[in-house]
Amino acid sequence: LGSMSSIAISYGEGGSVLCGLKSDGSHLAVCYGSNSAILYGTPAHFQFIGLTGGDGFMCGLLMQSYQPYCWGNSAFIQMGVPQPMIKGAEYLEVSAGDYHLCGLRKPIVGRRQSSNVSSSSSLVDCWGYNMTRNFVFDKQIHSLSAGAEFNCGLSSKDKSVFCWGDENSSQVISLIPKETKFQKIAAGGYHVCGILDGLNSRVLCWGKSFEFEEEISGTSTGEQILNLPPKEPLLAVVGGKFYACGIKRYDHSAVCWGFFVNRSTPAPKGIGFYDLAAGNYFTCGVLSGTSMSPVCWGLGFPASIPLAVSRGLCVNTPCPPGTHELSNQDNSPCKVPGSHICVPCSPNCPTEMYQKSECTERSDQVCVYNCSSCFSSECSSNCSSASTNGGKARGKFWSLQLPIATAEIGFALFLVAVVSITAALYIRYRLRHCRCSENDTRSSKDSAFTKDNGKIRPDLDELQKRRRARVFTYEELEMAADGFKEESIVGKGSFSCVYKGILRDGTTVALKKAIMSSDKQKNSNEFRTELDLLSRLNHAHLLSLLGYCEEGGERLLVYEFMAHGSLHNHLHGKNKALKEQLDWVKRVTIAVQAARGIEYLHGYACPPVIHRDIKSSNILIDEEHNARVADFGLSLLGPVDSGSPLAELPAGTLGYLDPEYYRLHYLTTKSDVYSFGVLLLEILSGRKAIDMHYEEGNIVEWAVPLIKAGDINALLDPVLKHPSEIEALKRIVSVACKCVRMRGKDRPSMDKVTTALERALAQLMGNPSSEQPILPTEVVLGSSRMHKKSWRIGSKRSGSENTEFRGGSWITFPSVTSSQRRKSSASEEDVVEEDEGRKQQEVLRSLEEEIGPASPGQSLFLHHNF
Ligand SMILES: Nc1ncnc2c1ncn2[C@@H]1O[C@H](COP(=O)(O)OP(=O)(O)OP(=O)(O)O)[C@@H](O)[C@H]1O
Repeated sequence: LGSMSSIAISYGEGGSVLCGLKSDGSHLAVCYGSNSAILYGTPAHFQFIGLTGGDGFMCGLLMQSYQPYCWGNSAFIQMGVPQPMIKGAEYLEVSAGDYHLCGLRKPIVGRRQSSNVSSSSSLVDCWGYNMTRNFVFDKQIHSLSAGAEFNCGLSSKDKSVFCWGDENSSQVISLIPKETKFQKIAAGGYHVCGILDGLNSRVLCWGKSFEFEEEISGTSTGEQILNLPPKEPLLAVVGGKFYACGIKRYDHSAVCWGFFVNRSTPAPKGIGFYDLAAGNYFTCGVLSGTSMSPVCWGLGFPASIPLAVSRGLCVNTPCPPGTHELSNQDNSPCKVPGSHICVPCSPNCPTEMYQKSECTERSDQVCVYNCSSCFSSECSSNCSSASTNGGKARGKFWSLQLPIATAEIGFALFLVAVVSITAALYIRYRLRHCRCSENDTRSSKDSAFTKDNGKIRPDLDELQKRRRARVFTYEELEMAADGFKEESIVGKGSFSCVYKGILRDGTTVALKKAIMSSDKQKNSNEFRTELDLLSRLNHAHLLSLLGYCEEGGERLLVYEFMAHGSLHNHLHGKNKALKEQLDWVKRVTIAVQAARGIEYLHGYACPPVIHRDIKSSNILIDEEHNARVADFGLSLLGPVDSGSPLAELPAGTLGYLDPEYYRLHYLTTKSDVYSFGVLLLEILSGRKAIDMHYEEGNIVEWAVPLIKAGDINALLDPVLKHPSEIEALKRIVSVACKCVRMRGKDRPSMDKVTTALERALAQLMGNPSSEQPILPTEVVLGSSRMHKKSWRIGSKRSGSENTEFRGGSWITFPSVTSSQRRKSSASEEDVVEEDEGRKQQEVLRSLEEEIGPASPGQSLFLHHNF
C-alpha cells in the first residue's frame, strides 16, 4: 500500500514481510518476516531505487533498467518484470495496492513521443486485478500512491489529488477535497490522507475507512479504537488498511489515527523515525539515529526484524525544505554519483540547548548546550568536559552516577522480565482456553440471517467480512456457466450440481447450484449454513467463497475453481494414472494441508466450527496441487469447550462417520478427527472408506487389525513403491490409528495431528531431524492463493444485500498462526510417541462392538458417496 520508499511491507494470508534497501548503500533489497515466497524470492543481485509491497508480493524499481521487478506470489501480477511491459518503458516510481501495481512512466522526449501524448501529460501503466491498462493523464504527476484497489496521483502543477480505480469500496474519488493543495499523499486500504501544502502541514483524510466513527463513539465499551487525525504538522504520512500513520514534524515521533482492530499495539512513544511503511494492519518505521533499525506496531507484524535498512531513497534532485542531505560522515549510502539521501531536519533544539546553526539543504541544524543554565547530568558533563579541569570533574561525576545508573538498569530489566513472563503466560492461557466474549456468545444466538441491528462490532473479522461474499445476479452466473449446460458440470453432490464458469472479468469459478429437492427446507438450511460459515472463514486450506446468488428460488454459491478436482477423484477415479501421480510426498502434503484447514476450524474460530463431513470428495486440489477443505453444508458451530458435546442428529457420510456421534449423537471436534483418520487411512491405502470388494467393507475395520499386527505392507497402497523413509509412513499410520479410536476423548486433537503429520512429511522429504517441518509451514503448505480481490461491496445495491446475510460476529479469529499456537502447547507430546499397545487393543475391542449399520429406527439422514 502507499508510495514507493526505502522500506515496504507485504501483508496478507501468506504472512507479513518487511523489506528494506540495505543500509550499506548497495541498494540491494533485504527482507524479513514470514512469507517464504517473498523471503526466498528476494533477488540477491538486483539494485533497486525503491520498494513497494502488496498482498503477498513485493516489487522494486530496478536501478539499471528503471523497470519494476516483483517477487513473492500474486494471482494477478506476473512476478519478475510485470507483463505486458512496453518495450523500453522506464519508470520514475512504482506503487503497489492489494492486487495491483502501477508505475509512473518517465516522460518520453524527442522523436519517440507519441502524437496523442503531450509533454504536459503523464503515462501510468498498471498491472493486476481490474487494472492492467496504460493510463494517460493530462497533467504532470509528482507522485503516485496505491490504495487497496485504487490509485491516486499528486499533480505537480496545482498540487491537487486525483484518483482512479475501484470507487465502490472506498469512495476516494467522489470525496476528493476540492481546490485543496497537498505536499504529499498516501493511500491506504479504503482512504487517502494528504499533508496540506503550506506552513501548517496538517493532514487531511477522506474515504471509507473511517466510516465506522459513529457506531464506535456510540458504543458503551469506551474502547479508544478510532483516533482522529492529529492537528500538528507532519513530515510524512502512510496509509494502512483502515488507518494512517504519520511522522510529527515537531519531534519525529509516529502518530496513528483511524480505525484500529482489537489487540493492535500503539505507535511507540518518545522515539523518532526517519521513514514509515504501512501494511494492512501494522506499520513499521525506521528509527532515527545511527541504528537504522525498523520497529513495527499494530497487529500481525513480523516478530523481530534484525535488519538495518537504508535511511531513505537516493535522489539526484535538491532536498526539499524541512530536509537535508545526509552528510558524508553519516556514510551517505548512495553509490550513484550525484545522488544523495534527504532526511528530515531535526526538530527544535532540546531544553538547555540553543540553535547554533539552522538546518540547510546540505546539513542539519546544530544545537549546543547553554552552559550557563545547566541542570541535567548530560549538560553538566558536557560543559565540564569543555573546562580545563574537566577530566577530574567528569571522573567524580561518574563515580557518583554509576551505581545509580546500574541500579536503574537492573530494575528496568527486572520489570521487563516480569511483564514478558506474565504476558506469555496470559497468551498461553487464552490460546488453550478459547472463550468467546459475552458479545460473541450472545450474538451467536441471534439468527445469522436477520438484518444487522445497526451496531457494528469493530473487529478484524467484521471488517474482513464486509468485503467478501459478493452478490451475483442469476443472469450473470448463467452467462458464466454457459447456460448451465451439461458440458459445464464438473461434479455432483447429493444436493447440488457443480459447474465450471468464467466470470466477466475472466475469473474461473465453480458454481454450486442447489438441486431443488422436495426437502426445500433442508436445501435452504445447508445453503445458508455454507454461505454463512464460508463468508466468515478465511484460511489458505479452506475453499474460498467468492459470492452467492439467491434469486427466485435459485440458490448458487460461487467458489474459487479448483483445477484438479477432488482427492476422491485422484484416489478412486477412472483415470488410474492420476492415482500413480499422487506419490507419497504429494499424498502426505495433501494430508498436512487438509489437517491445517480443519485445525483452523477447530482451533482458531471461536466457537469452534465442526465440519461434520470430512471425506476425500470434500478435499479439493487447486492449480498448484494444494489441498482445500470444502463443503460446509453440514458444518455446525461446536461448543467452546470440546468436553461439552452438542446433541445433534448425526449427518455425514457413511464410512467417515464417528461411531460415537452416530450412536450417541455426541458431537465434538473429535468427530472430525475420526473422519480425518478415515481420510488418512484412505490416503495411505488407496482404498475407499467403504468398499464391498473387501471382506471388511469398512476401512477402519480392515486397517486397524493390520496395523495392530504390524503388517504395514498390506496396508500401503500397492500402486506406489514404498518410500526409502518408510518410518515416516509408519508415523502417519500410527496417527491414523489414534484418530479412529472409538472414544472421542482418546483421539488426538487436530493440532497434535497436524504437528505429527508435518514431522512425518519432513522425514519423508529427507529432513534428518524431522522435529521441524522441512520447510517453514508456509512453504510446505503455502499456496499462492489470494483472498482474491476481496469481493468488495460491489454496487450500492449489492452492498445492502450483503448486509442482509451477515450475522453477528460470533466467530472470532485470534491472530496466531497455526505453528505459533502449536508451539504454545509445547508440553503436548507427539501423538506418535505415545504408548500404543494397550489402547489399540481397547480400540479394536470397541470397534468390534460398536461399528455397525445404523438402526433403521434412527431418524438419520446419511448420505454416501460410493
Ligand atoms: N470449487 C470447486 N472446484 C472444482 N470442482 C469442484 C469444486 N467444488 C466441487 N467440485 C467438484 O464437484 C463435486 C461435488 O461437490 P459437492 O460439494 O457438491 O458434493 P460432494 O461433497 O462431492 O458430495 P455431497 O454433497 O454428497 O457431500 C466434488 O466432488 C468436486 O469434484
